[in-house]
Amino acid sequence: MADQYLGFDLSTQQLKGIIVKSDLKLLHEAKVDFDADFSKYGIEKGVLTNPAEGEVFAPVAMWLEAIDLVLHRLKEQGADFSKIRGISGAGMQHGTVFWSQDAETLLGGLDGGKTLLEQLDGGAKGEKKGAFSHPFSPNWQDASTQKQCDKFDVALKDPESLAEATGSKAHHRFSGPQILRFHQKYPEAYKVTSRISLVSSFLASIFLGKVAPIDIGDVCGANLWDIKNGQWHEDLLALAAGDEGVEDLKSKLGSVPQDGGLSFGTVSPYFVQRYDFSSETQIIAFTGDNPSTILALPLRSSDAIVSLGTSTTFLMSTPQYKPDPAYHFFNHPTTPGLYMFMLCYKNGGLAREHIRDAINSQSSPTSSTSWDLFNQVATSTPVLGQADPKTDPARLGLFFPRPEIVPNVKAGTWRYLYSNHTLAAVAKPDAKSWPIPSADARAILESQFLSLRLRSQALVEKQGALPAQPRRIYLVGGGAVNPAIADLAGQVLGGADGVYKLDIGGNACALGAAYKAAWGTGRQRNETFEDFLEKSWLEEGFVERICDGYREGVWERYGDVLRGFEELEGRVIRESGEGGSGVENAGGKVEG
Ligand SMILES: Nc1ncnc2c1ncn2[C@@H]1O[C@H](COP(=O)(O)OP(=O)(O)O)[C@@H](O)[C@H]1O
Ligand SMILES: O=C(CO)[C@@H](O)[C@H](O)COP(=O)(O)O
Repeated sequence: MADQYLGFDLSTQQLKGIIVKSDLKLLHEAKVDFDADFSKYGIEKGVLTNPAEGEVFAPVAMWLEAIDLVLHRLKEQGADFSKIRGISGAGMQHGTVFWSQDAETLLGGLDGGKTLLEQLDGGAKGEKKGAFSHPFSPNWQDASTQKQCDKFDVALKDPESLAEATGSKAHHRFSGPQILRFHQKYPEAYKVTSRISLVSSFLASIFLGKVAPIDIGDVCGANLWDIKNGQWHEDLLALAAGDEGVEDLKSKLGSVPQDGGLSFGTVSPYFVQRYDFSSETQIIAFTGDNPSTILALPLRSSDAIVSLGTSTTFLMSTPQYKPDPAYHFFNHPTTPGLYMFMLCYKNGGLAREHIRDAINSQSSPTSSTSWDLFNQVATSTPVLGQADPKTDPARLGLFFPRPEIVPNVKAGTWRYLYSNHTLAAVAKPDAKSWPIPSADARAILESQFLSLRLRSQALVEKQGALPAQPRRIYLVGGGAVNPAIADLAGQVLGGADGVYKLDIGGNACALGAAYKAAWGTGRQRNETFEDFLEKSWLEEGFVERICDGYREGVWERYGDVLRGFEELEGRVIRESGEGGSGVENAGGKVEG
């Protein structure tokens, strides 16, 4: 019986595919790890960089190879694709793929006897007809568009007005500023671009066999979509389109269906011939990786997801649209009237890895990627590095090996001591003031979670007798398996009901995509995604409580240093900020 659903996650370092049954239980999962499987592309952590211009980008050809490989791996595990009724997926947000004039013909005529790479890639030197007008997709870590962002931020008056209209102020990685820069840097390639996809709609296009529409949730990561009016914002399109004009850019971007569960049609014959998919398999709108992640769980009011992937993101689902230049609002990927609140940090997993590696190399000359020592050091260091909270100052740091988004500052590391409401830079860290690298392990986790707490406190509510804080914290992404990170998340952020992770295996983002495929394909008339998920959700089997969230006394100590943390960010912005005023960039507000 055909009752299985396939979900993908095309993110920075991997392509993951998972199959669930209609009861939402996991059947198969497989992944392609870009660095391990495709080192021939010269990538590191999934991307190529041009530091002179702050560019970060990924080869589209690598993703084509990854699609064939992940399907091959699923098949090796026993997946029977003829049972798949629906496919959906998620892509890292903001990245754009530029299709050539030949794209539709090539996509529509794929031969199941050959690979996607053989048929769609134009070769390293463009020696044959290919489906792309540019071989690379700008990555969300790209920081090359400050000039373009400055234009976007004033296009509707100021960053507040841009955030009000599109859900976000201008950000380097957002597709609008990226398209404007692409247009300016590669005018010839822009001219011969027939369509522009996001990473999510690129992946959908491959499975559909024609260029697929951009999704209603993911479109909000472009600074081009007028959220309230549900349409492209003409003034912002005009800015990104330049001489070619609004209509030209509109036709490149295509129309955006309002329904996130819409079927775009059936799977491309390529997948029927090559992998035995049924020709009836439906392709349901693919969304961004963060919007897809919030579909992996029935999120309640004051619940928060912390996604610990390459980026760290903090996600909530809310009926309130309260945009602010400090954070992001997106359309909810399935449910009109709901929004996704998001904070996104560039220095997530890789910044933690830097400190892990420094700690490991101090104890042993051979390189190890084990987290054991990092965890041991982080949990054995006292709260805020204060052996005696009455006499010792609190250690507060910022650790940004790459330019950061929140706050918008250049790369750097800052270590400060905070006592009596006063901050002092640690000029010469020593074994007492700040032993490096050991004290950094706890300090980076505290710093990352303090930043989340500072910026999300207006969105959480009182929990019974406890002060306003999240009800539950759900950890997802690669770092969610780490018990020390979970422990620190609870200590700093709270969580009246505890810190949880998914217990279904798989990966939340791909799982959310598979659930969306199941809902979009099989939904009853007017059945909302929330009703659909609730119907099959098994709390016991699907999530696992990792540890307590709120700990009396500890949570309050972190509250006491929030003001100092905010001041530290303000200083760093004044010293190393990128555009905008310091206050706007800092973005959090200490309450009370
Ligand atoms: N045991 C662990 N402890 C902490 N972090 C981990 C652990 N295992 C994996 N990670 C982190 O997970 C990150 C990858 O997460 P993932 O969600 O798969 O990334 P992405 O979706 O961005 O490709 C890595 O950068 C690594 O730092
Ligand atoms: O830029 C953002 C969100 O705005 C990132 O969260 C990307 O969506 C990529 O995430 P991961 O590769 O870390 O999953």
